[in-house]
Amino acid sequence: SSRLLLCPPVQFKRQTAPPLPTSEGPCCRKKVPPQGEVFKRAPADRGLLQRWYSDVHPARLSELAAACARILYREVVVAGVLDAKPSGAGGPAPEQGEHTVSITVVGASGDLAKKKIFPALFALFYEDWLPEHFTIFGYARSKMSDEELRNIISMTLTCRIDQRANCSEKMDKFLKRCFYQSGQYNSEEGFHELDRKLTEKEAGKLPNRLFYLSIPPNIFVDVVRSASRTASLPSGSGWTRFIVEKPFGRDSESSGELTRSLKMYLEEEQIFRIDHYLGKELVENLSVLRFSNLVFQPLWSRDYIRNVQLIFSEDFGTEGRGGYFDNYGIIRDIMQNHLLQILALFAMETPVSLAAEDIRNEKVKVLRSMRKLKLEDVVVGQYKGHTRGGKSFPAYVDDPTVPNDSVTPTFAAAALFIDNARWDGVPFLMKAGKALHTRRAEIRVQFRRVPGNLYRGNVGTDLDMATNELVLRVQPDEAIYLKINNKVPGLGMRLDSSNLNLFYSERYQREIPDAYERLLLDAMEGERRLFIRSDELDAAWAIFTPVLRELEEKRVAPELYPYGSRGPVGAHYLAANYNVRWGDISSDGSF
Ligand SMILES: NC(=O)C1=CN([C@@H]2O[C@H](COP(=O)(O)OP(=O)(O)OC[C@H]3O[C@@H](n4cnc5c(N)ncnc54)[C@H](OP(=O)(O)O)[C@@H]3O)[C@@H](O)[C@H]2O)C=CC1
Ligand SMILES: O=C1O[C@H](COP(=O)(O)O)[C@@H](O)[C@H](O)[C@H]1O
Repeated sequence: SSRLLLCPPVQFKRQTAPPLPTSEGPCCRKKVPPQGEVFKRAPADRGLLQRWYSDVHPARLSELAAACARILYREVVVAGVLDAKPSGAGGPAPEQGEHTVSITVVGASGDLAKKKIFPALFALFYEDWLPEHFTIFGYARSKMSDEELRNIISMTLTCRIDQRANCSEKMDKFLKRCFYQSGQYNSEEGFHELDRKLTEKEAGKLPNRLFYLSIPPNIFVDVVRSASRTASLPSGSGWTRFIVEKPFGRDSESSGELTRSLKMYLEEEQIFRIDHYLGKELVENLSVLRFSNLVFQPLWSRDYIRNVQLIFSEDFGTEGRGGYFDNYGIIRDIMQNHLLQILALFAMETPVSLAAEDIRNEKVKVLRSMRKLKLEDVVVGQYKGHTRGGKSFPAYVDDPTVPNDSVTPTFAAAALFIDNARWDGVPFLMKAGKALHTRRAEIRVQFRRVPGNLYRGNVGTDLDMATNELVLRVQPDEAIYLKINNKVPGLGMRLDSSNLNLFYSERYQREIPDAYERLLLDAMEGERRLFIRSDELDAAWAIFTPVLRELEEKRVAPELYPYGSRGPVGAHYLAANYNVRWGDISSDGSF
């Protein structure tokens, strides 16, 4: 019997891979599905694609899947297939009809929604990544009409490249799909009304629902309770998923409590804990660099790597977010999540495959092998007011929502260690700060010295300066470069340190999508690889909770640093304790 399967998850009986589809849309029609096979792109399909084409990078699979999907959703196909299989993420697949996805941005009046989520959704729409049938709803307490929401959204939408064709036309089409529902977060009334409107828009289609919780963490559970009771799809229908923004708690206990509360209403498979750094291009590329380049594989351990540095800096303060920030501080805001996630990807063992669970299993192992951070391995700082060139920059505590005597760190540096065979004794240094002199995020890998270096007489007295360094610049101006020693051309024998460069803007003539685009698409596809599993979260909090508690109990005074400076000098002493020099500082002390 033939069936058209349109909703995930779908169980496939095929055991062997069909020919690799190409990314040009029409080829999908030719090659996928092969004759007599069932092939329907759906979230589950990507896992299948990954198994079949294990040598193809997931990002490309995603492209292939989406390219095929646009055709397949409408036209596919099938013979002799398969049983739809219920799951926590949605229930059994409906058997016929066109599917639709409804995306509700809860907290639509807020900063993140306006700055990142709506623009990412528009970019996906512009590039034809969204399914043909979709609806976007904003939900918040503020009273607003659909038109008012559209006005707000339209102010932040851009066609990322100025001259892109049909931008305003596309924008109009996109905005027509955006609607607004006002309501409380802890009452079911508003969500009831939302459900009614969603159902109206979904009429005649196979529905799927994605809720993006772009709200302060203290109301996550209220929203999940109300929405899951009144606006979730019934089992047997399509999927209902929730993207949850950070912070996921503020320590091990509160995070555990949050997880338990969410799981009262949702299955783990419905929860997509977002860490947008995992959606950044260079972070995605970290695994490619590691696992598909033989040159790096033998070097990736304590035998050759002297230290690893994970650096985040912003050239602006907590402006406008002081109220939130003061309850969290930079360690929770950046280190425990963004930098630690990068560290886990950097240090994990080779996963069995590129499937989400295989990758997340390896990340958990490495996190669980890490030592709990100690107070003596942490330096904290806070920015103070500063005047430069006649312009005044405020202190952190000048924010009216921050107490005058706040000791919340806006800067921290830390030395972390992984007690396993690969990384024993290698310092992983993290540094994160707000209101510094530059905006930057990078991973720096400093290699050991060349034993018995024949050219030691030519590289100067500072042998550390002569070691190789691999830098992955996550932002801005994405780049990968490797510092090598090179002979300066000429008749003499002078060496200098030069870079082998891969600057993305020079190498690739295409714009890099925003992290939120990739992550929203993945959530719609049911791809969990870039989302945080609850055991990863537990392991991450276990590393930081004791020191966070100690910092707070002792009210450790942060070292003050001027707004726009390079941060506290204490960070250099911390690094020096482990014979490390921060790589973002050149030999003359400047960045
Ligand atoms: N902004 C950013 O750059 C980033 C934010 N995040 C996370 O994303 C989430 C949303 O962030 P952001 O948009 O900045 O948050 P906002 O403070 O802007 O809040 C979003 C919306 O939630 C409602 N809200 C705010 N405070 C309360 C409250 N105390 N009780 C009930 N409702 C409230 C408001 O809508 P209304 O009053 O209309 O109901 C507001 O528009 C947070 O979890 C944040 O930590 C993560 C990374 C970056
Ligand atoms: O999660 C957060 O990230 C932003 C920095 O994100 P980026 O993509 O602009 O680098 C940071 O400003 C914010 O404090 C933090 O909550």
